[in-house]
Amino acid sequence: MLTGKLVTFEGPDGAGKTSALNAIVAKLKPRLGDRLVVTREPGGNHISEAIRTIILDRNNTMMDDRTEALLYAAARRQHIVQEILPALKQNQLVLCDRYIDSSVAYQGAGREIGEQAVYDMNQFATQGLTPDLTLYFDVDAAVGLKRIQTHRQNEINRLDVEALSFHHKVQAAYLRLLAANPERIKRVDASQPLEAVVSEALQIMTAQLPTYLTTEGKS
Ligand SMILES: Nc1ncnc2c1ncn2[C@@H]1O[C@H](COP(=O)(O)OP(=O)(O)O)[C@@H](O)[C@H]1O
Ligand SMILES: Cc1cn([C@H]2C[C@H](O)[C@@H](COP(=O)(O)OP(=O)(O)O)O2)c(=O)[nH]c1=O
Repeated sequence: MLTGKLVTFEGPDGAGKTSALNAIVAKLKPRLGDRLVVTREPGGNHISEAIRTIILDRNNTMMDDRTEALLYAAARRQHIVQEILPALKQNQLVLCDRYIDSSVAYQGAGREIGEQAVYDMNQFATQGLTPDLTLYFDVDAAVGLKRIQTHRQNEINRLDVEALSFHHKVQAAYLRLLAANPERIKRVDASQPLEAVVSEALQIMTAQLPTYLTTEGKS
């Protein structure tokens, strides 16, 4: 039985997901201890990290769009099997930086493979494993990119260097996902200062996962 919970963090590049995730972990760790698992896509284990290196390498200019989508799904599959499912079986709270919505937005819309096609292909990879809650860090794509260019020059990857029009397509797809999945996906105003973003995200998590986040850790 999967008694744990899966919370995913989504949004355009530079929305502040990783910064918020780190701050949330610092706040929840003292309370949840080993029940808290933090991970990211694409990655989280040796095989998925190796796939991540191939996908994000700026020298891989030859990569076909469908190859890219399949590699993300392959990394996701391995990550689910090695990290996410074992944690959910042990009643842990899994916080994951990006998941299937990233593929629908970036490959489905950004690369124009088709959002439904990418979603369907990912159903094969995930066997339907859907997050209990998704936080959508909402910031204009241009603002996100500007944050990265200002602060993270050394980490700019193959997707960060795409034109602004690509990132606008990604953002539009995220907003469609948000509208279509109001129960699962909750919007966080990521244009605020980090502290306010973290506080809003924590409020949503506590409201959506009340028994999980308000009871003392028993496994
Ligand atoms: N709320 C915020 N306001 C301004 N800058 C931010 C905010 N959150 C994050 N940043 C900065 O923007 C950059 C990208 O943040 P990051 O957390 O790596 O975003 P993401 O993981 O969504 O790509 C970092 O340099 C970070 O310090
Ligand atoms: C998980 C996933 C990520 N991506 C992209 C989004 C990011 O540009 C990149 C991940 O790089 P990363 O450096 O982790 O970016 P971020 O800090 O913004 O999360 O991969 C996809 O295109 N499809 C996917 O399915």
